[in-house]
Amino acid sequence: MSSLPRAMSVSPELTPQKGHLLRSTENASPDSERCLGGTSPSKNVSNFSEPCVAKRCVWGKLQQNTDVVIFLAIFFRFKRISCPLYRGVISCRSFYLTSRHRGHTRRGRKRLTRHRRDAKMALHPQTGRSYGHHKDGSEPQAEATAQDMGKHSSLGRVGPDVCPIRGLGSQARRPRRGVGTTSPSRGPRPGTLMPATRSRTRFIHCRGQPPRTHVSSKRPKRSRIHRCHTRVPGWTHEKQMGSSIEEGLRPELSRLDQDADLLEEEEAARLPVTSFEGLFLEGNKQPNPGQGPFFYIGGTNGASIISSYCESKGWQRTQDSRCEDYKLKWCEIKCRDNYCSFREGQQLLFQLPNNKLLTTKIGLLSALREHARTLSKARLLPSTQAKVLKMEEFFPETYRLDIRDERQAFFTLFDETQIWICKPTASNQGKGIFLIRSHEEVAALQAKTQSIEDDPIYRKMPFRAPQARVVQRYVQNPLLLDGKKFDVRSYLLIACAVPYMVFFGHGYARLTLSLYDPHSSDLSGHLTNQFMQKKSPLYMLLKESTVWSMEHLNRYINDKFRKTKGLPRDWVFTTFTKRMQQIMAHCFLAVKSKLECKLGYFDLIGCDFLIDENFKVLSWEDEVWLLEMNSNPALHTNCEVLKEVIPGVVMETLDLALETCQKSLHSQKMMPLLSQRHFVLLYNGETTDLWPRMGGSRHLTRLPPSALSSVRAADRTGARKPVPSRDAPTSGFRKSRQPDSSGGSGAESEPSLCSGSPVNSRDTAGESSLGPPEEEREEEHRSASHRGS
Ligand SMILES: Nc1ncnc2c1ncn2[C@@H]1O[C@H](COP(=O)(O)OP(=O)(O)OP(=O)(O)O)[C@@H](O)[C@H]1O
Ligand SMILES: [Mg+2]
Ligand SMILES: [Mg+2]
Repeated sequence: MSSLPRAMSVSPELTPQKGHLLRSTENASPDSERCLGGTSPSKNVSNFSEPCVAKRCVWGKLQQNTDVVIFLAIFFRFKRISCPLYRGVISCRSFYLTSRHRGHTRRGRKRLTRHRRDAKMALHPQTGRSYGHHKDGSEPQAEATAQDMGKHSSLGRVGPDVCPIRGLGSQARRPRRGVGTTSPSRGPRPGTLMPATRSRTRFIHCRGQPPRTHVSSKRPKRSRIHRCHTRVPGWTHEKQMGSSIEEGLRPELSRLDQDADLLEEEEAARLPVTSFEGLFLEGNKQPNPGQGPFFYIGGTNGASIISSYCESKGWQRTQDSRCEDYKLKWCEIKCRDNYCSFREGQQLLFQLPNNKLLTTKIGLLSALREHARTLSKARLLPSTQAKVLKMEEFFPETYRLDIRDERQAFFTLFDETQIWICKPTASNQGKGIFLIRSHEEVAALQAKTQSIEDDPIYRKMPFRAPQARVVQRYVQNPLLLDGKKFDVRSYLLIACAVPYMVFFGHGYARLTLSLYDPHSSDLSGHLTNQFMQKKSPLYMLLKESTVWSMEHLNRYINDKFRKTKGLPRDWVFTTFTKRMQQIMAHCFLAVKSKLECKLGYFDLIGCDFLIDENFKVLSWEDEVWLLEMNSNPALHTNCEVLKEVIPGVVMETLDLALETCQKSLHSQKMMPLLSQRHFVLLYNGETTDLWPRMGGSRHLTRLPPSALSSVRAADRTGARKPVPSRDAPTSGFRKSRQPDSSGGSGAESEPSLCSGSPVNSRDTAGESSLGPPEEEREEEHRSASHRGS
């Protein structure tokens, strides 16, 4: 009680307008009268409520009845302002001032909320309770009667007025931009439960508008579920899909898939529960039915595995594709709304928004070409000695058909001793693919492309153009397994985008059903996709033979080729694996600075490799070809091997995404990763990059200078220090981490370009180096139904 008069002293900064609510509350008690310098209640009240007739009535009554005044005084003195009469006065006053001084009063209300919090802390310094919580049930107005208004910090808006991060409950707060510390007068008291990482400058990754879920003074209470009503034309909008559909309303789901789903659920149940998972829930709160945390799955690809995983964490599936209050969203099809409403650091969202830089044929080709040019420039520098992969060593010669010069170059160089494969840029499952072996076929292709280009409709509608294509040199002599062609599906996992944490994961080998004959016109012997094989009537009978595990492949190559080709033992898990890792790391570096990154984005990319029959052991060249990279890789489990492989891949993906996100959020060291089991770390941006990346994210370029300067403010005890800027490419090469006990990379040296500004250059063909053209983007949405069969 003794603290009350002090707590009720009035901030000299508060103008009558700004502080009207506080004053009106306080003026109702004798204590507040003293605090206001002996001004009589009637005078005070009449001063600010003259226009209010209701007020005059009230005070007229009060002055006539001293007992009532005394009663009210006692009543308010004990901070339970529930008198409707009194509230009526407050409302009149608020209404008047709000309508008259709208702009000022908003700020006043904000400030009021700050003061309320301060006052609460002043009254309960030991509690360490989170700001804004009213666990004792006291009403905000009651708190307002006991404020230490003299503690109005000169830092103005800095301090605990920032809102709790929803995903972490009230324990995590975001500091205001440009300020790395909180005001001592406003900061957490000693002994409070606020985590040390709360005000790290890491949150400057949050760009643009603050998340709508911030608990602000304007909206102290909000519904937990928000709907985004923004519908952006040109982008896919998620349809509601969910477990109910999947479990009962999708007759097209094969029986095999349903069986597989059962197994996936068993797998999910076996998942070890890691210690960091709770961090992603709101404090220690147990999930309540209907109250989340929520997850949303768009589409059916891997849905049962993802669903089981999330449910094992106590999360609840929502069928509302527009639900913004989710912890995890895993959608097959990218939708702009998802990225607009994404809350960085609070949510996990599957797929980087512009992963097409890697996962379309033209995107990958363009990225690799540009990277090759950058590397060749860097190679001219005397300081750069390390061996770097060359694009032509692992990527078959490829030409774009949508660019006249390239197309012409291909038509000119073609001769009938070669086979070429023509593929649409953004399609999958072998759709639209054909082989080119003769001059007639080339002439037909030439005529077709020419007619399209001459078509006036095509000219007028650039975004409706037929999908762009590439022609690629066909690997005519692939390594065969029992006479059948195969390719290897591996995974590139971008578990965390801020900082980058990139992993390699083994997948499986995909074989054709029929024997390989390079001269056959039957595409099913040339294309190893499961989708192609499923077309065969023999598939149901022989499907198990179309998918091999990597162990199976390794055993086979050990048995059949080790002696004849002089291969090292376990070539698959040594030389071949290392090569795949190198190639993936190279591709990732090619687009690293252009990927749109936010904390919480993660991606799993399927990478297809083909092994040349003439593989040489001592040389890297011409052994392993990267055919393509796929977004939203197939996660079906319709074969025994896939049942073994896929659930593990998905769950470790989610585990790593969760753990890395949490560690980034709390500025903890990434390594060791508790959830790392089979994935191998390829790239650790925590140790390699200057991050928050200055040149990488387009969002970051919009940050105000104050926010960027606050990066440097992170240099304090316990904070992870950004690596000093290296002005690549002149800074030379960075050795990638070698495989080590901590899961280091097997990637060879690559120049470190991470701190260099992204160059919006155009390649020799004249296309934008930042990705596929507009028509391709359009096409991507049309063909996105299912990826990487
Ligand atoms: N350059 C090539 N040489 C030999 N075979 C190739 C080549 N490119 C593709 N193939 C074969 O064609 C198949 C399909 O090619 P690709 O993966 O590029 O197309 P896709 O439609 O994206 O297929 P998916 O995404 O389903 O894997 C490959 O799995 C491979 O068997
Ligand atoms: Mg593909
Ligand atoms: Mg493929």
